[in-house]
Amino acid sequence: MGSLGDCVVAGVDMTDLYPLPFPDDLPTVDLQTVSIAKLLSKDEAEAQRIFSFCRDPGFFLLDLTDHPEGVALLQDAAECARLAKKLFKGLSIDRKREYKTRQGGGAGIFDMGYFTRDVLPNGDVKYNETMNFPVQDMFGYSRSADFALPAWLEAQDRDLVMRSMRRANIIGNIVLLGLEQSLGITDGKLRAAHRLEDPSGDFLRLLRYPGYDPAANADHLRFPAHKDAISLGLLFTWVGGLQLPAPDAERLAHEEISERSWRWARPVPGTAIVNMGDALELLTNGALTSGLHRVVRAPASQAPHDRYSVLLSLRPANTWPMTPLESPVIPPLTEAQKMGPVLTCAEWGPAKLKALGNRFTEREQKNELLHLKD
Ligand SMILES: O=C(O)CCC(=O)C(=O)O
Ligand SMILES: [Fe+2]
Repeated sequence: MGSLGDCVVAGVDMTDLYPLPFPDDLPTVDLQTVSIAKLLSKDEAEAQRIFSFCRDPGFFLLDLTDHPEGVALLQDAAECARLAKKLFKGLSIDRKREYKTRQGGGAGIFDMGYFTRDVLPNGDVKYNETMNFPVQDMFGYSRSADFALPAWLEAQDRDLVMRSMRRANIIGNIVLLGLEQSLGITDGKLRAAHRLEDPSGDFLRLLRYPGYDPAANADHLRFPAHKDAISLGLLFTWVGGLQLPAPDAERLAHEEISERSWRWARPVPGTAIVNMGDALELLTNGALTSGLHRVVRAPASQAPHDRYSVLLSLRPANTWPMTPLESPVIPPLTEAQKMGPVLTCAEWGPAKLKALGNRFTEREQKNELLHLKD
């Protein structure tokens, strides 16, 4: 995308989702691209590549254009971004808040409802707004009493969300197949932990980051550095803002790197950004690494534009024991590790999320501000 123009990839028109090209002169991470078709054909070299990217940096680009299911997901993800725009921009905050969040229900994590932290006096949100849809309740695999979709979600939009979830699970399982191959997992356990129909905390998340108005808000950080409490995420995004650590990033502390170590992730049409989450790091006892990331305001000329993203997650089933799988590549538990109790995924998730919530609060209390120069 050197210049503004039509963006049609594998027959999917995404021209409306790219308001301006990503600037050419910014330091970016060089994410590698993996082919779905090669993973499906059990190409050994591709399985080894994905293994190495999931070890370090815990991110890669998945080319969705070389398989019909991939193209279909690309199309649906673009439609989800348009749905996000319709809902976030078309409804008042009060109406959006009718779609209630929950923590206790379902998988005990933030998987349902509309959420924003701060609303500006002009009625727009300060940093970002999110909307989550839970897989298990929408498909009826496990429906808790607190599940309710908002009245404003039209039937065709609910169908789009469910179709996208089903497709993301298919594509995610192709990634897991490649990981099983490279990890030497021969009993299919990694995929068995991520069946669509087993109740889990899987969700589809829509996000909006309002265009940046320097006069209204001097803090450029939109979503602080974190790792996701999921197995893997398929992230779709069309405008810059996502940042990942440089390969030689200076590590300061747990989930903290120096400011100069952050690099932009350039949106690449036709791909999903795949990120490893904490669950796969745990199930592989560190053989795979959860990817650190954050979101800042869109760069330079893109800054005034709203940024949308669509995140589809795979998580282990609620009852899955969160202990390493059998594999010649996965290190056995140390004696110290064996001391702790083995939690099910539904028990493990809330603790992870609480830690992230504390980090947000801590930042607010310290009144930390991030100001980026272009
Ligand atoms: O919007 C993005 O690009 C990333 C969002 C994210 O990291 C998350 O929802 O966990
Ligand atoms: Fe994230």
